[in-house]
Parts: sequence; structure tokens; C-alpha cells
Amino acid sequence: MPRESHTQALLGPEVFKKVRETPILVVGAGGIGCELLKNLVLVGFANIEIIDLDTIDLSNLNRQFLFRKPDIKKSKSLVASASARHFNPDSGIKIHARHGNVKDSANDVEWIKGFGLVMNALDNREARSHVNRLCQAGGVPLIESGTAGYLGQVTPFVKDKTECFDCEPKPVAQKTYPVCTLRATPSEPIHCIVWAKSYLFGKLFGEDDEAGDEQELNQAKGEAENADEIDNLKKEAAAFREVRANIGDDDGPRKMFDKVFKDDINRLLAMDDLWNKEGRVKPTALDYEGIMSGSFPTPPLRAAPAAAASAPSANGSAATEPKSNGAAPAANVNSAQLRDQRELSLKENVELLIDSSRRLSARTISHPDTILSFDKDDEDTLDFVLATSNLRSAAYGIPQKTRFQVKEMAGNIIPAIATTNAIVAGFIVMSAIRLLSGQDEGMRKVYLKTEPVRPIAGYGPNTPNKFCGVCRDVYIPFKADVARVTVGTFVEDVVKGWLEEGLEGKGQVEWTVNEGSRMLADPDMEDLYEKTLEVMDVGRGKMITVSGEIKLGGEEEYKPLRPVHFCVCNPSPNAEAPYELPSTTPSIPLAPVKKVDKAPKADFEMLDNSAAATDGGKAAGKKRAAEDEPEGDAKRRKVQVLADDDDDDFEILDPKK
Ligand SMILES: Nc1ncnc2c1ncn2[C@@H]1O[C@H](COP(=O)(O)OP(=O)(O)OP(=O)(O)O)[C@@H](O)[C@H]1O
Ligand SMILES: [Zn+2]
Repeated sequence: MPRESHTQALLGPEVFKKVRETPILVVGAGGIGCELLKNLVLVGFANIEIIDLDTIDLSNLNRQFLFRKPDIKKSKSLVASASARHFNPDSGIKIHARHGNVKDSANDVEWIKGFGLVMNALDNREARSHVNRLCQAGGVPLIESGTAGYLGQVTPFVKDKTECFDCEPKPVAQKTYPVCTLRATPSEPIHCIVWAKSYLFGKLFGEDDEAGDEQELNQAKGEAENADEIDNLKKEAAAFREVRANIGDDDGPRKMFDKVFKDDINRLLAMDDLWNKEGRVKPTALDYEGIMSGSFPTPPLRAAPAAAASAPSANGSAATEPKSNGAAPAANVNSAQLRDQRELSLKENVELLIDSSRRLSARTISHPDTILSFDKDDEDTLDFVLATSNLRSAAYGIPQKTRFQVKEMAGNIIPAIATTNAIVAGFIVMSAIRLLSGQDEGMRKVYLKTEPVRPIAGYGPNTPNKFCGVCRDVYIPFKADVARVTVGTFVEDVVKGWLEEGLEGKGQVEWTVNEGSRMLADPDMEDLYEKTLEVMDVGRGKMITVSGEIKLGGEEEYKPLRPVHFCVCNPSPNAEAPYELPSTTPSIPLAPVKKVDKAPKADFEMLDNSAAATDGGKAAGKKRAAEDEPEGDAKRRKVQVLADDDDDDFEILDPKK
């Protein structure tokens, strides 16, 4: 008996037929993708395409269970599809595996229209947005998902019925901290880690941005930050340049230590104003000789804020008992402990600082043009950030962190949890069955939370945001032989000829034509008219965006229309005409006008803790989709159905079961 016979009995023949026959696209064969593919196969989905651009890495094996050690370096999508087949071998399931980027031009709107349903199992915002736009352009429902540690989310997006992925502006992934907290008054380990990674490391081994520095500090001054403090920071920046120039000398690292952990701290200590504010704890300048000889007492830990009020120390700052010397706390000295999970002593941190500085300066000396940047997987850079952040923490009475913890915090790593992925993948399949059954009113966005009382919550979908620049726009498939269509033909025949027909008699229209951020034509620009779309590199997979303004009859002013995107696709096989358009022209609504609020005053924040700064942005959108329900959602939500209502599809998981 094939495995899916139970599903068949449960769903009934009609829905089960859809499950069997609907072409499904899965984007991503990682943590969620592997779970999802296995589920789809077990339920009986039989027409699946899966795409992933990556190969298997050792670090994937703990949770991406369709992969084994011998698969390392092989294509994720190919191995995943081969492994998943074994879960339901005799049921005629077709899985088409593709190794490639979903953003490739071949994956155009015609391609996406070949699917009845798309499921994202991605890890970055760019790819999620790309698939979202394609699905909106092709009118294909999308199920979006994401996990971050114990948090998870599954959301269905259906054109014109629900919001889309881009309806709500996404919160900035990176956390930022006030510059003065980082540079003068840190109070938490993360402040010292971000300082070490984004400030100190950059000053000594990264790009020397003197002008940027100056500008940033002037801005801080302008925004009423402590002026003396800012002047001091400026002096500090100049001194850094000298240290940087000599860091490769034998005594370079030692001089750096003295500057950063002794002189700079003493300079800050001399600024009484800085320490008058409530909650500020004065740091202690570190002494190199004392630490190395064991005679320097580790500065006392600052107390937690609540204790601070009740137990001030003699010097007015809240503090706990000092440790006797520079050695690591006894509880942590355990030779059997893993190297990365052991707290280092002050002396060990100094030694690591000297050693890692030597390693890093050797790299810049041997390749003078190299600009180093922090990378959590680069031992030298991690050691430097570990040592310097811990030394700074010690100076400010902030608890120490282990190598493992610093790597996690500096690299913005949220551990992926196999169970969360599995639960999310389960909800994706439930959502898919709902969509295929045509139960639109039963659509839910599902959140996995860390609330013990209600770990899973389902909400009715939001309506589209009328200001959304993705799902409220108009999309037209444009099958074209781009070598035979000029920009001029496009503007005169396609836009003014065909598109304007839909607006006939309504008013006077003016058009601007762009591809991405490039302008191809507007009422005053016809320079590119003779160029073909091919010459302009406007080929398959690209979108030509036509933005119109209309002066309605009797009105003085032009009003903006919703943008129209022409999705360039290959011409039909035997097409004779240079391009093909739909038989009817679309109606193009007026764009809603947003009331412009007075720009809010930006908080003075800088120095982010994002891995994006060092990994080319790859991680910026990572693990996005699991944050709690955004505020705007609640405002636009039509119906709210909580998990503990009588909707048993989304009942609370009972951990005892
Ligand atoms: N543009 C894209 N096209 C196709 N696949 C993509 C694209 N962007 C990301 N992916 C794939 O999406 C999957 C996301 O899975 P997951 O979040 O588990 O990431 P991972 O890279 O496997 O794990 P980790 O980053 O934690 O090592 C990855 O396999 C990744 O290769
Ligand atoms: Zn939208």
C-alpha cells in the first residue's frame, strides 16, 4: 500500500488529485527545505521541482538529514531529491532537482507560472523578495517560511487576497548601538564585542577612513553628545593612526595594548562629566606588567542594575568583590573543558592579543594592499576580537565571554534548531493543502513562539497594503525577441500604442520607462530610441517598468499611476512578430498618495553588529522571517484567530504527548 493512502483517505479524491498533480516549486534545500521535501513526498505530492544554489557542507549534516558525509560538496538539490524519493519509492513521484540560483534570468515569470504553488525555504531576504515578486507577477500563491532558533513562521501569500512578503517594511536586521556607549561607556559584553569587531579591528587592520571618522564625530557633536568627549575621541583617532603604522614592530602589539587599555581609559577617567550620569561605572586602566606578573587584580564586576542601587561601593560605583588575581575563575579552570568553551584569564587574553595581532600584522605586511575584515570563521580575526573584547570587558567590570560565545555574538549566529525546522515544514504542508483545497477563508499565518502557554499561534492573513510597491503594481508578460525590439518601438508602440489604450479618454499621460534603476526613456529623453533591448541588456528575466502620470480631465495637476512592469520572456516558439502582448490592456489604477510625515529625527546610532559588514551582505537577511508579528500586521488583519480557539488545525502542541 503506498504511503500516501492515508492522506488520500483523509483528503478525499478531489483534493488528493490536486496534491498529486499540482506542480509545486520548493526554493531552498537547506534546513527547512529538506524537512519539507520529505513531508511532501510522504503526503503524496508527486510533481515537485526543487532548486538550490549551494553544495552540502559538513555543518549542514546535523539537521539537514537528507544529506550524509559522502554527500559533502555535492549539490544540495540533487542529493535532497535522490534521498527524498526513498521515503515513497513506488508511487510515481517526480522530483525535478535544479542546481542554481532562483534569481537566474531563466527563472522568469513564464517559468513561475508553470507552478500551482511555490514554497520558500530560503535564508535571505533578497531571494525571498525576488520569489515574492515573481509570484505576484505570475499570480502564483507562495508559502513563505523562516526559523530563528526556537522561533518560526509560515505565511501564505495569495495575489490580491492577502498581503505579500514586501507589504510590510522589514525591520533592519542589524542591531546598532550609540557610539558613545561603544567607545566610552560600555555596560554589556556585546558592547565590547561590537567595539572590538567593528571599531578597534577596523582601526588597526581595516580600511582607514579618516574622513568618515571625522564626519561621524562631528555629527555626534552636532547632536548634543558630550562635546569634550567627542574631542577626546578625535584625538584618540589620530593616535590610532600611529599605532596602526607600527603594529608590525616587535613592540607594536604591546604599544597598542598600552594605548587602548591604559592611556585611552585614563583619558576617559579624567572626564568627570562622563561619570556623573546615573548607572555609569568607571573603568579601570589595565596594567600590562601587572597582568603578566599576576600582581594586577582583576577589576571588580559591575553589579546588575537592580543591585546597583542597594549596594554602592565605596567609590560610588556599584561593584562586587574583586577576584584575587589575573587568573581565570576557579570554576572555569577545567582542563577537560573544550578550548572554545573556557573563560580565559586576563593574562591569557593579553597573550592572545599579542599573538593574534602579530598574525594579523604579518598578513598585512606580506600583502600591503590587503584590507582585513572580521570574519567569524577566520581564526586570527576571531582571536583578536575575543582577546580585545574580553580585556575591555575586564576594564569595565563586565563579565567575560568564551571563544564560543564571542564567535556566536560577533558573527550574529542564531543556532538553527532541527525541531523548529521540522515543525515549520509541517505547517507549510498544512498550509499548502488548505490552499489547494480552495479554503481561502481558512488561510493562517502561523508563528512559533517561545511562550510556554501558547507556543504556536495562528492568525488570519492580512489584506494587501495599498502602498505596497510590489503586489499593488501591474505586471504584464512581454514575450519578445529582444534583438528586434528597440527602446523606441517599446515606448511608441507598446506603451503609447497598446498600454495607453486602456486609459483612452481619461486624460493626458506622460510616461517614464526604466529597467531597474536605469532610465531608458521619458518625455524629454529619446536618446536610446534606436538601441535594441538586447543591446541595452534588457533580456529574459528582466522587468521594464513603466511609470505614468495622468492629468485627468479638468484637473491642473498630474497624478501618479501604479507602475506597470513588463516581464521580459522568450518569444513563443514559432512567433513571427517581434513581440507578443496579452489580448486585453490592463486597467492601471491611480497610485495612492501617502501623507508625508515630518521626517522623524534619526537617533544617533551607528556601528552595527551585523555580519553583513563582513560577509558581503549574505547574512543580512538571514533568518528574518521569524520575528514576532509586526505591529502593522495587527492593524491590517481582518480576522484574528488565536491558537487556543476551536480551530484544531492550529491547536497548541502539547509537549507531553
Ligand atoms: N538565491 C537562491 N537560490 C537558490 N537557493 C538559495 C538561494 N539563496 C539561498 N538558497 C538556499 O536556501 C537554503 C537555506 O537553507 P538554510 O537556512 O538551512 O541555510 P544553510 O546555508 O543550509 O545553513 P547555514 O547557513 O546555517 O549553514 C540554502 O541551502 C541555500 O543554499
Ligand atoms: Zn505587497
